[in-house]
Amino acid sequence: MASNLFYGMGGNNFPSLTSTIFQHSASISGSVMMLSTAYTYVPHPVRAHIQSLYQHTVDLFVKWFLSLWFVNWLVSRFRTVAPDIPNILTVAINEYQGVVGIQNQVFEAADAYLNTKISPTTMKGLELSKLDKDKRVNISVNKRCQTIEDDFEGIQFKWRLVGTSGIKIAGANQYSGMRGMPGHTPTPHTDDSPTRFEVSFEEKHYGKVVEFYIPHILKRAKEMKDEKKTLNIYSGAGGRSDYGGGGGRGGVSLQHPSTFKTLAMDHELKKEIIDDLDRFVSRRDYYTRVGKAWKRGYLLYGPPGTGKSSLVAAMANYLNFDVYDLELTNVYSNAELRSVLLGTKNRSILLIEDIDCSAELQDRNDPYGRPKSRNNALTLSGLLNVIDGIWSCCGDERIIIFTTNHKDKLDPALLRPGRMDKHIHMSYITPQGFRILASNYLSIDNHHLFGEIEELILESQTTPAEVAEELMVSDDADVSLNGLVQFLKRKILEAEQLKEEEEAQKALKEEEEAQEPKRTESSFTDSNCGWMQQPPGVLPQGPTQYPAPMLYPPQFITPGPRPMGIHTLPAPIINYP
Ligand SMILES: Nc1ncnc2c1ncn2[C@@H]1O[C@H](COP(=O)(O)OP(=O)(O)OP(=O)(O)O)[C@@H](O)[C@H]1O
Repeated sequence: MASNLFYGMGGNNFPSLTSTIFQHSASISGSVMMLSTAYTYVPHPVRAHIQSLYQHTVDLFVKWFLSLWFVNWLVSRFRTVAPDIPNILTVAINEYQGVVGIQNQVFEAADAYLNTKISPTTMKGLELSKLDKDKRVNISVNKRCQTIEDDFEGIQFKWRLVGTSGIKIAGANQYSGMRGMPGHTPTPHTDDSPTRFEVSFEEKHYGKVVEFYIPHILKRAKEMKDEKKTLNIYSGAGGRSDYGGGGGRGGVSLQHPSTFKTLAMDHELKKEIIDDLDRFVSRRDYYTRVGKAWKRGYLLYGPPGTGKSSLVAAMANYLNFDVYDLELTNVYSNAELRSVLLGTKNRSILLIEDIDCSAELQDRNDPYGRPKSRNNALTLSGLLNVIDGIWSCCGDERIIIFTTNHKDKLDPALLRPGRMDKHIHMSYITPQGFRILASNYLSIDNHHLFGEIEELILESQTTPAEVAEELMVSDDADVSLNGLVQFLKRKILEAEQLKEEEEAQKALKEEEEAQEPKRTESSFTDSNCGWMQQPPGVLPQGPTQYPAPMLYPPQFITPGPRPMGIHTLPAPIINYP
């Protein structure tokens, strides 16, 4: 019927609407008349029953219709008064990014920031701890146990910490993913999802969250870190606890008191270093613009006790950077090195001491008996390439510092232009440096012995460490400074004696050489096996220079490095408590 009606509104081939309506109403009224006639034949009791059924149906329909209309009206009223029911968006912030597990700065910042948002009235999961260095018990809150609420410019946020798993670093046989450097023993987890914060907020604020809220968290976390007076030093490499240094997990707070103020160093050099650091940290845009990794390398060289480690601590204290003390003796492959470096944070100093011993890296025996392959062995150029590679993709505000007592022994790869941005010579003490130490240790800036001491300092080669030791002898300036005068005089005397002895020995040697006839035969014997015994007067420049090649086989006459073996490096000098 409906389709007929529709068609009736169409073209000439179809009956008109009026005639259709007329036909239908006629048939309906016919049917009604027939029904009313038939109804007169229905017995009265049945009619009463039909009437009550009819009445009941109408009542029910009216009630249902009214309630539907009322509910509809209520909802429409509610919609005009109340805002739309919000769409909640939940965003995950993983602790580590990507398969290789690069630390996510937003996670780290959120972790610090949320500590200030936990209300003491609602906090759950309190944890107590105390390390040796701590004077008091530390109270921290386990964020996994609670939902943390925050309000930023009227937007409400709910934060949760979820997941437990770490990230396996390929080839390194170590795990990262908890806090600190990678490499701690993995604990079995039941929940294998990555550790992350989940933050929920109204979807419509998404733009504001990305543009303002997250930068606000990063800024607050940085401010909090700058306010914190203790820095961390992470030591040990490969992050293995059995390698010592605390296994690299977490960090040891750095309380090395050295600052640029206490450092005995000439003012000009000190100022140059401070200016260099200031320029470096303020040049984020510059490094982005020129497409270079935001990093700076320093090579500190000079005799032992001239303050190389003290300068590193002063730099860390000045910048508020963490220090990672990388012990190369504990790293056996580039893969291990990569895993260690991936666990380091931005705004940090990577310290590699006594780099002159790096020539020994390649042939050290692995105490764990792991096979060495050509590609896997750690070399200095490998080390530098790994650092460059990792930092150029995912490192910001990184400083690398190499120290050495023997710059002349360094691998040329390290001295190539562009490798280390600044070479800093840490020299013997100068009169200026002495005055700084006198002020540090004795709190004096003048004394009648200063003149004499400064003259003696210029005559001798004395390290700041030696002077510092003398100044610590007594709090009485007269006693300490007199002791220093005696020490310096002794040192000058000893140096003169040594020089005289050396000159006498040299003269003796020259005399002996002049008297000794030129030898033409080999002095190669079984007892000096493996080392070249040069005939006097013959330069070790190649086999052809030797008259008896059979007696000087090439493998013995080529000057080469000392035989390799296990060489123990001295323990790190920084005395970080
Ligand atoms: N330039 C300096 N200014 C202030 N103190 C210094 C300086 N140099 C050395 N000292 C003192 O001597 C101690 C040892 O110095 P430091 O370890 O910094 O020397 P280093 O050059 O790193 O030695 P090494 O080459 O043996 O590692 C420091 O703890 C500090 O007390």
